[in-house]
Amino acid sequence: ALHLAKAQDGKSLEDFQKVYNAIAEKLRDEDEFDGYIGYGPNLVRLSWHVSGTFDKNDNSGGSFGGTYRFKKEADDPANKGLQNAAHFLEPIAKKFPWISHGDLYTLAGVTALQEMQGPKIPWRPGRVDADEKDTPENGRLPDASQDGSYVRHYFGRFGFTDQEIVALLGAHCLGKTHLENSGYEGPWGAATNTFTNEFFVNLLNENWKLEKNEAGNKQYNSEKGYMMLPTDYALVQDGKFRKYVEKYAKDQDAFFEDFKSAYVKLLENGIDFGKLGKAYVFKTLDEQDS
Ligand code: HEM
Ligand SMILES: Cc1nc2ccccn2c1N
Repeated sequence: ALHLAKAQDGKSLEDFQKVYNAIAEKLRDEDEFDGYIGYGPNLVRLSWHVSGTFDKNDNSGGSFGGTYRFKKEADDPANKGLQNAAHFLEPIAKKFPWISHGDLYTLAGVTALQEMQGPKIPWRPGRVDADEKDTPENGRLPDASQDGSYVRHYFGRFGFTDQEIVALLGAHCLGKTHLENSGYEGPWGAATNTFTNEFFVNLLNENWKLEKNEAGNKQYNSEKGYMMLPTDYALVQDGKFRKYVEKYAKDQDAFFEDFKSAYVKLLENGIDFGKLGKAYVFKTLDEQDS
């Protein structure tokens, strides 16, 4: 059965907004990380990796149990580089010991997206820490060297449509790839810590050349020094994906709306929130008189 969300005794919107604010203020303070990209993109990637282990066939993995805190999952080669996000969140977990790891990892991604001027992401608490024995095995995260049919099949495990897959991958407007983490290297473009539809604009407008990088892996590079993974480029090679790339390149509002829905589905996959009430929508720091 699905994991049943459990309300934290007496915690309300105000309590979770305090956690949001602590993460958002730390993001502002520690802006020099990764060549002044900051921790935002790394936190978004962590929120996806802790959710992307979900398998709808046996309801294992996913964000509910917060099992990233255990060595086996943290040491998954696919999670290399996320130690930065985990280290960033340690003092937040200490300051708010009542929040579950699953709620903290997903809330951190929501906070980072909103603070990078992304869409408002409705978020529900209630994930409950699972035991180490429930940690999913390594190997559930995707391989960047593959093509469109691989991407479609991979996300089929979460029950995602072509439109949801393309919208979700729009998060690759953030941050960059790091040779020492994944064997790929390079930034997407200039705006690596602002959430925009530029991933789609660049996919269609840049002159991409497939080249071998210093790690011997093939990636697409553009004259402006941007890069795309083979799985990114697959979105313009595959006709069914391409039509959504064109839609989002033209219409950032449509991208924001569809990304929000797909990202919530990713973070909540496999969890039954029952009658735990509606989702919280947090204010950004700029929206508060702080
Ligand atoms: C086909 C699926 C995907 C593949 C193969 C993939 C692969 C990768 C790779 C290889 C990196 C570089 C890691 C590094 O070298 O530091 C990366 C970074 C990133 N990914 Fe993905 N990814 C996928 C889907 C997603 C999704 C669904 C999201 C979020 C909704 C996401 C968000 C990010 C972000 C924000 C970064 C930048 C991290 C940083 O700058 O530290 N990715 N991805
Ligand atoms: C800017 C940027 N960020 C990413 C993350 C993963 C894959 C490709 N990316 C690009 N081009």
